[in-house]
Amino acid sequence: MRHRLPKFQLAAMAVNCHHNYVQKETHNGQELLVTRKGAVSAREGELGIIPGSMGTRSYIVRGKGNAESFHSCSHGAGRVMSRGSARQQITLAQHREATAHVECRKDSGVLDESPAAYKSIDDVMAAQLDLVDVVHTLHQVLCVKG
Ligand SMILES: Nc1nc2c(ncn2[C@@H]2O[C@H](COP(=O)(O)O)[C@@H](O)[C@H]2O)c(=O)[nH]1
Ligand SMILES: [Mn+2]
Repeated sequence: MRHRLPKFQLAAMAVNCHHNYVQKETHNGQELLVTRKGAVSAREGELGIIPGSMGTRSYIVRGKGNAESFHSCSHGAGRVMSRGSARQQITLAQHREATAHVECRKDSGVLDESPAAYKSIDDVMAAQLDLVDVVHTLHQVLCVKG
């Protein structure tokens, strides 16, 4: 696919946003080891990405620096089903319907990441209005999985 796409160019900025790590930070005057697992840093003004699922929207967000969340927000919608349950419960027909509008894999190998395996990204965004502002809403068109 790489040769079919235009060469990647960094025009203005890249959103660089890792989500499973521990680092030393100072909060309320205390030096702490902060673990962000399925969470990203959301310092005031900092850009982040909150992905939905193969079938839903994703968001580019700007952190509000909320001290109560140690300047963090969610890294994504998060799961409602384990990978194992998703493989057992979600049918290929359901997966194909949920991703009908997206160019993506439609085989049983991706059932564990089918949209129904994740929480509603709308609910998750509504629950963190005090942590981030939405800068851009990205609509899923193509999803590439290895
Ligand atoms: N836009 C997409 N978002 C996705 C997809 N698969 C998962 N997700 C979301 O990302 C987070 C984090 O996923 P992880 O695999 O790094 O743990 C997850 O909570 C979902 O909300 C996808 O194909 N496209
Ligand atoms: Mn991950």
